[in-house]
Amino acid sequence: MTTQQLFEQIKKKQSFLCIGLDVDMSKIPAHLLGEQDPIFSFNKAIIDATHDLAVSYKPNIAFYEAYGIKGWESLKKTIDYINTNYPELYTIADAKRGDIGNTASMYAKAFFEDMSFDSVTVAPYMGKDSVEPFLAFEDKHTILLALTSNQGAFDFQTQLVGTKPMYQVVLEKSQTYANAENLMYVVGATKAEYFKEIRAIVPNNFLLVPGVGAQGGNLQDVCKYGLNDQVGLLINSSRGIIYASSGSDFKEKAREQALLLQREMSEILKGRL
Ligand SMILES: O=C(O)c1cc(=O)[nH]c(=O)n1[C@@H]1O[C@H](COP(=O)(O)O)[C@@H](O)[C@H]1O
Repeated sequence: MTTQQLFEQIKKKQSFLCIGLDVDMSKIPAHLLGEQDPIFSFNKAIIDATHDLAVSYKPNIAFYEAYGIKGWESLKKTIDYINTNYPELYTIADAKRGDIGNTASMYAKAFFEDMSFDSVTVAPYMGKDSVEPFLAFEDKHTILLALTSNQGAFDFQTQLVGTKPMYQVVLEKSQTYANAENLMYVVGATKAEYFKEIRAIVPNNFLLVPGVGAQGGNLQDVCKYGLNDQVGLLINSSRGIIYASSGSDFKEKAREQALLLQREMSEILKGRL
């Protein structure tokens, strides 16, 4: 999917919500456990209940890998379900990959070709030749970790490299990579005070912003400096939406939580688009 197509969907739905499909078998409603593929059944129910409120879905690959081959099958069924039934939705493989060039090419092939995701999250630590194989794919995005939502972000990402913090070096340097227009960046909602300087470095790229809801980040604070002409933000919430209830009303409660965020987003977008 192109950035323009994503923007069109955001305008249409008045939403820049990304729902994280981080499926933990110990948290899904008990009545689903008897199904042949509980993870897929859960995802299908959540997607059907929320697809008009969200523009994007982000399965975190760890939650599927943890269940071995069955987990990968559930993931493939989920992405195929979205692509077949809701092709306008933007999909993110949250895999946080990163390796030498020939290996990176294989990761890119796995998520872009075999799995048909629109984008994949990538760690920048190994540099240019570990990122460019992902960027080579047309109409696909590479979402580079810049300033993450967790406490450990302060271990390396905010440390000075020369005169600048490492996350700024990541933003600046990656803009020189081939096909840099295919880049998005992860910036945690818990780091709202950094958005102004980040937007000054990358005014045009989309930012994937996890950390609202369960991690305590705030939508209004992120939007103050995070928005750009194309909105430029995908705000992710996983646990806050998908585990709103563990009862038989789980999809209705997930929709309620998604609706709260979508309404807040539509208010924020008023007069901007
Ligand atoms: O790349 C990510 O999506 C990510 C980056 C980051 O800095 N922080 C972060 O929480 N995430 C992911 O975003 C999701 C957040 O989930 P909740 O805290 O449940 O909303 C998880 O899948 C995390 O792995």
